[in-house]
Amino acid sequence: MATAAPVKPSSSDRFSISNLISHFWSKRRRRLAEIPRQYEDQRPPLIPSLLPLVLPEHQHTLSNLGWTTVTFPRSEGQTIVPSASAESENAAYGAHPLQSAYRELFEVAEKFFELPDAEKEKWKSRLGSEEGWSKIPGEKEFITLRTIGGTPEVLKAAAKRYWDLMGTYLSSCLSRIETSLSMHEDCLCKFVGPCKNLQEGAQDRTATMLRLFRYEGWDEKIVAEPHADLGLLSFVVGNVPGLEVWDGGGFVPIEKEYVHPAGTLLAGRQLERYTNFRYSAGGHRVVSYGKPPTESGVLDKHYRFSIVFVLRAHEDVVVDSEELETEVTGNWREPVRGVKAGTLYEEVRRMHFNINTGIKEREGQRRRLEARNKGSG
Ligand SMILES: O=C(O)CCC(=O)C(=O)O
Ligand SMILES: [Fe+2]
Repeated sequence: MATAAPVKPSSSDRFSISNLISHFWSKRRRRLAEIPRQYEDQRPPLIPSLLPLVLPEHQHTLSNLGWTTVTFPRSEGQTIVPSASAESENAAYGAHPLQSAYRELFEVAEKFFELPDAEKEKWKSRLGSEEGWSKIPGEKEFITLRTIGGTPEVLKAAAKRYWDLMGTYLSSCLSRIETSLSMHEDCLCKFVGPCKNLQEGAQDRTATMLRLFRYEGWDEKIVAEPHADLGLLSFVVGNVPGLEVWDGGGFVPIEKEYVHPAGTLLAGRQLERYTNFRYSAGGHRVVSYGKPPTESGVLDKHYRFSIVFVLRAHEDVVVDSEELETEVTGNWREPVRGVKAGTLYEEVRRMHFNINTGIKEREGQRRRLEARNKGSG
């Protein structure tokens, strides 16, 4: 089996978007973001450990830049042809289970978003953008799923299947990350707990979420501003290109490069923190590329659909930095003992603005964060 040699970060890799965002918005965050540079020459390289479904040449970017490509295997002789339904495409391609699960989810998501607003209103957000349906006119609509009970009927079966497969896939990624950091088994995986499966009712709601987006129109514009996700790992798949990732020098239109069925794995703020900044949170944004040229001049698709799964640490699991420290991670600058993952998460959440609230509210959040950071000296 081929192993990916640990790649020494290039000078551009070292300047992650985490540092960039911190620079503008928080002096406290800036201090934390300096940690990797301080350790750079002292900490040993990561231990080679392959992320599943990630090509050897894409392995190193998750730790260095906070994102990588997940490539779904295709058997010989397959050609991409438009097909009537996810079901027939899956049958024709012998798709990977995750791939067939996201295709089914795209299909039902399209049906859900086609419903009249009055129908979708029934699922209107009750927890800000954290659960239910939201609409930001002129930009996007999305529905955030956290439990089976909170999922519209049309989405239920596909969402459950996708969530459970994703839970298993991302847990195995976390297990490989543990190995790369010389951590004991389960040091990171223990944070998954019940988040691994889509739970039934509100009483079992976990911190993790599955979000389905429909971005509007063909105008050339940014439809989700630069940010890093707050959880452990996120997985994004789009039906047309739109996601861009930060490579230390600029945004890379990563989805434009996908010639095979692929998705993007992103490291979040929790992973950055729990690995003592050995894995950087991946900066990203979503762009609408404008009208594509068509021969007939008729535009058949006016939307970009995406599926975003955000695996967050289960709130009740206790964080002990000592348990997470190895010769590869080095010691945490500010040790944490006996603090619940949910409590640490709140700290992180308060420091960042939410890109999925309305445009006006987002501006307010940004101003409040800037004022607080100025005030804190
Ligand atoms: O829709 C996408 O491609 C990504 C959206 C995103 O980054 C987010 O919701 O955090
Ligand atoms: Fe994101």
